[in-house]
Amino acid sequence: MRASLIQIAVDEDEPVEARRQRAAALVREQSGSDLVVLPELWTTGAFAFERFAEHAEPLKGPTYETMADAARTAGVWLHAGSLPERDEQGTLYNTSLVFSPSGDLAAAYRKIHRFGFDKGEAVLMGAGDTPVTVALPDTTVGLATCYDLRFPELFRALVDAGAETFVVPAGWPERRRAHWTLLARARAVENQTFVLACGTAGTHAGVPQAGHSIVVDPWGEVVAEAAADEEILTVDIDPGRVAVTREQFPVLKDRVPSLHRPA
Ligand SMILES: O=C(O)CCC(=O)C(=O)O
Repeated sequence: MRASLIQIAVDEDEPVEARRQRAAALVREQSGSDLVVLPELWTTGAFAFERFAEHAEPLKGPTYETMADAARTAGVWLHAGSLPERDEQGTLYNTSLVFSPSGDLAAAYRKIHRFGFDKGEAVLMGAGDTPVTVALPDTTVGLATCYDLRFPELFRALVDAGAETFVVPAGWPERRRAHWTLLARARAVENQTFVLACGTAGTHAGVPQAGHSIVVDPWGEVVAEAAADEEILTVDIDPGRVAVTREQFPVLKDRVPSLHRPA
């Protein structure tokens, strides 16, 4: 399975619509890939909080339409990263979209763990409440977004729902890059899954982005890692490695779920 992670630069001097069209062109160029991934909140920038409301869209807004068309044209599964979604009640969500190669929506996931503590996304957006998996032809993908990476219980829930590969779009800041790499590897090794984590490049709202998109295998080894600038990271992975790893080193069978519930 060939996957391409589009580590697009998100800078404020590029208008949102220009970046939307540029992202679509980059997706169309990946027609030889099976799965293409964009990062978190790449239309606005994950730290450009004041832009969320201005550029929020209904689920089936301009980003949805543009990305559905790009997936269809390229003939790829497309995790189109996330966008600021506004629902019919006016609540904003950090929502990821996954399209099939025919351009149909295969899954939507509203980020569960909002970042910012008492400001930013944590106060401006609503929280999702549903872990989401989506079955691709070669692997079942579990969806998580950026800060979610710090919450292993979400990833266990996704494993229990059948996930063999985690796709994690992010807008991770450079100053915590060491955490990004460590957490991506931890989620892979503890769950014996692939992790495809796609960050952004550039600087927005004064926050330099880490880039360093990363692909980790079920043994926790780094298959490929991008540098800091805009880059497309393309890897060939064998999803069959998940079953083999779980068979040969069956730690997931030794879980004691009864101890994980409150007494
Ligand atoms: O957890 C972190 O250090 C970064 C999280 C983040 O930037 C986000 O979720 O948008």
